[in-house]
Amino acid sequence: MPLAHPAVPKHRRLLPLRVGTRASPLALWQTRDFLDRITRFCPVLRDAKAFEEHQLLTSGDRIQDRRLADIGGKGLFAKEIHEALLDGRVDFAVHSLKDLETEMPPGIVLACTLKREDARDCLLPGPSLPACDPANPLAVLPQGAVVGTSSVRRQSQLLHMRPDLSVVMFRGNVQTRLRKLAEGEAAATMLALAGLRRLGLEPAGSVPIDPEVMVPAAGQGIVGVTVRADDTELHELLAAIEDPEARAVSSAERALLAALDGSCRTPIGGHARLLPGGRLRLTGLVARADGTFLLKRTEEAATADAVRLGAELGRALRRDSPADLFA
Ligand SMILES: NCc1[nH]cc(CCC(=O)O)c1CC(=O)O
Repeated sequence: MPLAHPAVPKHRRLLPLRVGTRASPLALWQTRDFLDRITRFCPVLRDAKAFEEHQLLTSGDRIQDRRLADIGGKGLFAKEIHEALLDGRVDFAVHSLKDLETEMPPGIVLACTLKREDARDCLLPGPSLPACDPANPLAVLPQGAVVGTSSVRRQSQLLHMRPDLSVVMFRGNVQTRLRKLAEGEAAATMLALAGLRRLGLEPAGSVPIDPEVMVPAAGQGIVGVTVRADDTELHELLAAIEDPEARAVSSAERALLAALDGSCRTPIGGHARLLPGGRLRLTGLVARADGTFLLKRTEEAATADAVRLGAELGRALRRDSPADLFA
C-alpha cells in the first residue's frame, strides 16, 4: 500500500513502516501511543498492516545488576536501536528522550518530540511509612532511612537535602522497582511520574516533587522519534506531528546537557518550561553523587533562543563546578 500524504508529496513509500522499540512495558506503551497519534494525523495509515513493531534488546536492558553509570552509561538504551535504523531493519524508532544521548550518530536525526507528560520525579513511600505531606514530601522519611534508586541525579539531590539518608541500588523496569519497594528492600523510592502515569501505576501515596527542588533529567516525560537522516519522506511526516513546546523545552535541556558534557556518573539535571510572552525558563543542576557539592541555577530567555540559553547555562555551571566532576 503506498503512503500518500500532503506532508510527503515527493515520493511514495511501500508499507508497512517498521518501528523499532525497546521491549519494556513502558517502551511498548510509548510506541503504541505514538502510532495512535500518527494514525490520527495521517488517516491513510489507519490500517492494521500499516506498521510493524520490532522489539529490540539493548545493552541497558540486558545488564540489570550494575548502575548505568558504571557500565558506560550514555546511549546504553539506544545503541542497538541506532544500528537497526542504520541497517534498515527498522524505519523509525521511539525513545524516552531522557535515555537518548544528546548527539545523534551520523546518519540519524531526532525527527519528532511528542507532548510532554508531567516531567516531575515523585517520591514513593513504601508500606512501612505513613502518608506523605505534599508540602514537605521528604519529611516522611525517618532519620537514616534507606531510599532505593540507581539514579545518581536523584541520589545526589536527596543526599544534599538529607545527608542522613542512605541510598541502595534499585534497577530494573518500573514494575521491578515497585516490587522491590513492596518487598521492603528500601523504605521509599523515586521514579519519574511520567512512566508511572503512562503505565497506570501511579500508587496512592506517591508525591510529585517540585522540579526546582528535585531537578528532573533533561527530556524527562518526553518521547522522541528518530529516523535515518536521508529518509526525508518519514522525516517530514514526523516533523508534522511534533509538539513545538516539547521541542523548545527539550532543546534547552539537551543543549544544557551537551554543554556540561558530563560522564553519566556526573549527576546532571535540566528542566525548562515555557512562560507567557514567548519566554522560557531553564533550571540546571550539577552535583557530586554523595551530595556534598550541588550547584543549581535558573535563567530565562526568549523561547527562540532555547539552545543558546541551554548551552550558556551549561557552560556556566561547568565553569563553577569542581573540575573532577567532568574528568
Ligand atoms: N531511565 C529509565 C526511564 N526512562 C524513562 C523513564 C520514565 C519516562 C520518562 O521520563 O519519560 C524511566 C523510568 C524512571 O526514570 O522512573
